[in-house]
Amino acid sequence: MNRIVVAVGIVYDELGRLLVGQRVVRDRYFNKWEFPGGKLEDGESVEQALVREFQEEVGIQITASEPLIEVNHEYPDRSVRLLVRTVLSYQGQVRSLEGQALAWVTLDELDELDFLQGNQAIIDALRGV
Ligand SMILES: Nc1nc2c([nH]c(=O)n2[C@H]2C[C@H](O)[C@@H](COP(=O)(O)OP(=O)(O)OP(=O)(O)O)O2)c(=O)[nH]1
Ligand SMILES: [Mg+2]
Repeated sequence: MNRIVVAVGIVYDELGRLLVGQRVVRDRYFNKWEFPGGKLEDGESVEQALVREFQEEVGIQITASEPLIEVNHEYPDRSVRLLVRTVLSYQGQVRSLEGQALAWVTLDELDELDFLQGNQAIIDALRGV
């Protein structure tokens, strides 16, 4: 099976909290929490996909990001490669554009959310585990 390549962004607010979103019912794995992002389209770089997905989902314009970690994860129905980037700067105001719940949470609060399985390695990396 082909691996689905996904750009994922970690955005912090001025209090050091992270932006998380809840997948909506039309999505696969609905109600699971995730970091905003989505699949690369044909010919797109990870940075281009990240900019497009953040514009579409949360309405901000990312102006700089850097690689954080790459995670390969096998779900029962698909294999994904998550290219996770830390967002260094952006313009605009975060808002929900796809009807999804959004929240700013601390690293400790991440444990209270039911995340996509593939995200444990990301959370470990954020904690410096
Ligand atoms: N955006 C995002 N996707 C993640 C994370 N963790 C994780 O395993 N994924 C997976 C779930 C999805 O299979 C894929 C993201 O794709 P997507 O949200 O654009 O679209 P999808 O595959 O749900 O949509 P579709 O095939 O039903 O059209 O990456 C994460 O933190 N953020
Ligand atoms: Mg998405």
